[in-house]
This record gives sequence, C-alpha cells and structure tokens, in this order.
Amino acid sequence: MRSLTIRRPDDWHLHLRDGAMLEGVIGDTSRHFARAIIMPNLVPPVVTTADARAYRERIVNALPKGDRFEPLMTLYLTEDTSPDDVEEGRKSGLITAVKLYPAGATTNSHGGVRNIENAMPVLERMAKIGLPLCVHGEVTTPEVDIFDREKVFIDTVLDPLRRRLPELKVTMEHVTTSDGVDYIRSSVRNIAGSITTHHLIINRNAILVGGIKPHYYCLPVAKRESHRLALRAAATSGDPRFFLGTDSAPHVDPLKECACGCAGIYTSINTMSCLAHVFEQEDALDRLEAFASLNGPAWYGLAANEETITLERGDEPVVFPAKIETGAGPVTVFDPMFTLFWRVR
Ligand SMILES: NC(=O)N[C@@H](CC(=O)O)C(=O)O
Ligand SMILES: [Zn+2]
Ligand SMILES: [Zn+2]
Repeated sequence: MRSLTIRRPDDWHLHLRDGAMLEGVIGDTSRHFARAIIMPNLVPPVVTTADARAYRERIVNALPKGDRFEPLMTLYLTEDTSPDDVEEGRKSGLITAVKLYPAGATTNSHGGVRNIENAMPVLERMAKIGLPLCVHGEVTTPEVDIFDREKVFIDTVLDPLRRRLPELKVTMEHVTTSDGVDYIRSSVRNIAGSITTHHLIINRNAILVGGIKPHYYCLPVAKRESHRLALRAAATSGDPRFFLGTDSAPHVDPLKECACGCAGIYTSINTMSCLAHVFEQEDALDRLEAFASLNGPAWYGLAANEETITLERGDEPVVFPAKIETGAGPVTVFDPMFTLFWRVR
C-alpha cells in the first residue's frame, strides 16, 4: 500500500447545475473538494450578483449534511452586464470571477458575448479592481475547424484583449492544446490555465474510434495525442500557472445518447483517483498537490486549504459506478479506460 497526503484539493471549474441534478451531483464534489468555482451557465444564466447570491444559497442548501464546501461564485458575462453590479459582487466577497462564453461556443452559451467590444466597460472595470476573467477560449466562426478553435481564439481574441488590458487577470479554462500551454508559458503575467482530468487522459480517438462515444464528447473537444502529452507535461510540471479545473459537466444520458448529443463529461466522482493514476504514470506524484491544491488558490489570491486528504494505492482495483442516479435521470461517469487503484481514504 502506498499513500500520499496532500492539502485538500479545490476544483477551479465545475458545473453543478440546479434542482434535482444539483442535489444528485454535489456530494461527489463536496466529499473530496473544499471549494469550487461554480460555472454560471444555467438556464437562464447567472448574470447578476443577485442571481449568484440566490444560486449560492441553493447550492449550500443542497450540500449533504456535515460536508463543508465553499462555492466560489461566477457571473456569466453578457453585453449588458453592469460594471457596477460586478464591482458590488466582488466587494461583497460573493463573486470570485466573471465568465466569458463566446455566444454559441458551448452548452448554454447563446446568451454569451457576440462582440467583445460591447463588454469592454465591464472588462476595464475588472482590470481595475483585480477581478479575474475566466474564458471558454474558442471562436465560433463557422469557417474555423472545430479542432483549431482554441488556437484561433488565442490569436484573434485573447492575445489582442490582453494587449489592450494588460492588467486584466485571465484564466484560460480547460486548456486542450499545446498552443494554449505555450501561450500561457510564454506570457509574463496575468494569465493562468485550468486543465481538466479527462483531457489528461483521452485524445480524440476516444470519441471516434470503434464507434461514436458520446460520453467522451465535451468542449473544447479532445485533440490529437501530441496535445494531450503537452497538457500532461504542463499539469505535472509544478508550474504555478496550471491547476485543476475538472469541468465536470453532468448531462442526463438521454441528452448525450441521441442524434445531437450535449457536450460534457462527468468526472467529479473519480477525479482524484484518475489524477493520482496520471501523476503516478508521469512519475510526478510529488507534484499532484501543486496542481490540485496549491496553484489554484495562489492564482485566485486565496489561502490553500489547511485540511488534508490521503490517497491510497492498494492492489485491488477501485471500482466506481458506471452511472450515478440523480433525480433528473442517470448520468454516466467518465471511464478512463484503465483500471484505477488509487482511492481517497
Ligand atoms: N465542457 C463541456 O463540454 N460542457 C460544459 C460547458 C463548458 O464548460 O464549455 C457544460 O456546461 O456542459
Ligand atoms: Zn467551457
Ligand atoms: Zn465547463
């Protein structure tokens, strides 16, 4: 038996949804994680500070008894977002970041930003008050190949924005390409990137080889193997600019297993087991704590958690359910396609 004790981890990119789904999934996060950045792409989205306050309350009420978990709230940026409301949300301590969804880029993003010019007043205010912007970094231009959308976003949206507002802190969410890794690495300051569990494990073959596999479909879509390797190198490097954001994104099975399936992979329940496996494979178990528990809080200006968790590797496989049942319906759990041996004690 090997064991590894690390500070309690946080999840810097999480979808908890609402209602029966929220109730069905939140325990899988609060069991292991102390805090998470909660994505605002509900229907309708979490746009104002008042929306975020009400959503936070629903999350806290859905927590399993005895679990201590701090939801870190975000606002969904629209072209009508009020800079004053954002500043008020920040000052009250409620709002940790604002999320930019290019309109049409991903699940529930139709209310997102079409023309970033119209969001400049908010972005300028955020730069002034030091409030981070989290971005879903993909262009939606129909001419751009889906596998190139992240790179083109960096070149045509992200880099120009950062040159214009160098004081704006930007988190590139769910980085999926070596272009994203290189962009963050080559930048001097005010940029960091979250990396998901699944993008460290799958490449695009998982979605397409041997039949179409909807439960490996997410956005940004998994890329070719060289990109996965670049993400692994970044995550296990100890570089403080890279940290865990699972992007665990539950959808009920009927909405994924159909002619037009939703994007999103559910990993909350087995993320820590999968990550320990990946870091062990990379001979980097000593850097798991930086990735999952230290780099994220440092970037967001928060203290690391005082509590710890212990991961144990036994000789017996650790088995997770293929699906979880929620009041909203069944949700398939991410299958890493290798046997897991690590568990959280
Ligand atoms: N990642 C996904 O594939 N889906 C997310 C949206 C997102 O994070 O882009 C979701 O809300 O389902
Ligand atoms: Zn996204
Ligand atoms: Zn997401």
